[in-house]
Amino acid sequence: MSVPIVRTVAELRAVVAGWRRSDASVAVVPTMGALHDGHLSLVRAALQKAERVIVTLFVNPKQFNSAADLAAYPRTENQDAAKLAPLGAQLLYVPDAEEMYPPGFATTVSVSGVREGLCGAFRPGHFDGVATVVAKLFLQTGADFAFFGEKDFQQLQLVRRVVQDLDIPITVVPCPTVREADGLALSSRNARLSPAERAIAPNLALVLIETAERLARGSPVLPTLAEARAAILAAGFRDIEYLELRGETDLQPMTSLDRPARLLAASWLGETRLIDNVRTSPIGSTN
Ligand SMILES: Nc1ncnc2c1ncn2[C@@H]1O[C@H](COP(=O)(O)OP(=O)(O)OP(=O)(O)O)[C@@H](O)[C@H]1O
Ligand SMILES: CC(C)(CO)[C@@H](O)C(=O)[O-]
Ligand code: BAL
Repeated sequence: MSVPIVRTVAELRAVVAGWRRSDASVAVVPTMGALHDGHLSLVRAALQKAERVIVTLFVNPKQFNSAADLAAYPRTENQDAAKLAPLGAQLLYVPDAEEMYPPGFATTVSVSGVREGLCGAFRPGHFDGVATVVAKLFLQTGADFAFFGEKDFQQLQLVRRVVQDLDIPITVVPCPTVREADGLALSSRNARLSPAERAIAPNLALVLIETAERLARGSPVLPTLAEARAAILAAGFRDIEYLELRGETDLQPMTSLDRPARLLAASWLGETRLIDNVRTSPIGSTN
């Protein structure tokens, strides 16, 4: 059993048009490949929701703000197709850069507000690249549902904004972060960690989880965040780009935990940048 692969917009549209003739619902799971169980959880959720699932695999050059990061990004199409086959996804869409951005391509989808701060402050241009390619993938597939992981929480909120602002008829479905047994959020960039770094890596999640619990019990926000930063650095991370409490739905900065929030962090471990986030609610909050 293998998953059919298409590489052009025309082929993709022809397959989807065939599905639509029998009124099948369609979901899309956008990825950059190097699939792991986090991606596969999105595909499983999509298969629960829609009759046809398209997984897209495109290492989007427009969202990389470092040539070295783009060059180092794993490209494992054959292994990815083999991982998808047993799940039952109906189509793998693998455009190349020319198909996605033909000569003369000149349009950028740029989302103000939500792209600022957090990862946006440290990856200039990144979220314009994400917004542009995601809008294209939604329009190319014409899917009814799109599945995104909460691991990339700012990206999820950005995608919601694009869909709302451009009236794209697609429902964005968030999926919880899948973690290793020791807490580390699955990410294709984890493969870059040395064994010693891999042993340190779960501390990012563990500190976030513990800090979220302390905040929920009423610990004051700013001193508690300062202690969390110290704990992450003491564990062996070399630099913290950000560690912030933000509103769960609006991503606005928060200095007291008076409504549901997210605690989000990005930190460098050697040459690898890890991100993670956890939900944080005031004790007794039902939201
Ligand atoms: N651990 C995870 N749990 C749930 N979803 C995830 C996880 N990791 C990635 N995803 C989701 O999979 C989709 C594709 O992500 P992507 O291909 O960038 O994978 P990644 O492992 O996050 O890679 P990267 O190294 O670029 O962070 C996104 O919606 C992302 O949020
Ligand atoms: C959504 C996405 C596939 C767009 O390139 C990418 O940002 C990712 O893998 O999260
Ligand atoms: N997971 C988001 C894609 C990126 O890091 O570029």
